[in-house]
Amino acid sequence: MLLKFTKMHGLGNDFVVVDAVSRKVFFNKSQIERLSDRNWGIGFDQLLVVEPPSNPDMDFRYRIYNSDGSEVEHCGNGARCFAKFVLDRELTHKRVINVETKRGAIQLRVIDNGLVTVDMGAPSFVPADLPFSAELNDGLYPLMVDGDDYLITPVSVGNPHAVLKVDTLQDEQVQNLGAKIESHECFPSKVNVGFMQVVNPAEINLRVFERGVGETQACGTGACAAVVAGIKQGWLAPKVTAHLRGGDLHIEWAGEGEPILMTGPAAKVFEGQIYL
Ligand SMILES: N[C@@H](CCC[C@H](N)C(=O)O)C(=O)O
Repeated sequence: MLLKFTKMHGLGNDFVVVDAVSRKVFFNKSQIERLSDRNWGIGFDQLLVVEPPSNPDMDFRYRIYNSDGSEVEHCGNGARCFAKFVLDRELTHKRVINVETKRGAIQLRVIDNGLVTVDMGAPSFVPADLPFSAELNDGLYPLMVDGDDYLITPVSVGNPHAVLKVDTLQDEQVQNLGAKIESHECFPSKVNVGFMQVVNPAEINLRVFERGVGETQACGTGACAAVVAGIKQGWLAPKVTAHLRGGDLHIEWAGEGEPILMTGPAAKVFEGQIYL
């Protein structure tokens, strides 16, 4: 089958986006792994599949697959690219789009300057929601890796994140410690790992080792998780700019029970077709 796709990115976190509204398309794990390969396939961090909604109150459903073929609940940068995709292809003319995801319903608002604001829903700090094997407490959790204890904040923003506050951001730590925490036995569904350097209460530098992918140029849900973790710990203000390797995201959170709002860009790179 000849598959038509659009290559997109949100701050360098890159996607292949497929229209499964106009024509049904299904992928298996090995097809996704092959397509995501940067030498043997197209290359992407996540595959986004745009489908008709199953609920009449929603405009679309979209499914998200990591490059290792695993299906995930949520993707912040992907949500913004999804909004640009459905508008560019005239699958909708709405500027406020309601979308079903594995995480539940999310709302996307396309603003005049081309940026997209995503209502990401409310975060949870309850370990069982990630899941993370630990007793609930109100603060930081110790996690032992290779005999050393690291303090993490576990956060679910629909998908699971472990946030570590660090003094400096180092390649070796992001890649090696990131990979060990991603597959740590205390996270039975694995976890995305954020390394956050607080610059001041309104700014962070962030690198994310993503579950099922490795380090990416940017992670939208990772930025949301880091900011809400920082607000909960009292390090950050309610509006924060997250500086990622690929650029900046603006995150707002008014506190417990409130939704996180994430604003940032979405870009199309090219269109193509490939045999599945
Ligand atoms: N890049 C994404 C997150 C994609 C999913 C993640 N790797 C997971 O496994 O949960 C983003 O921008 O949020």
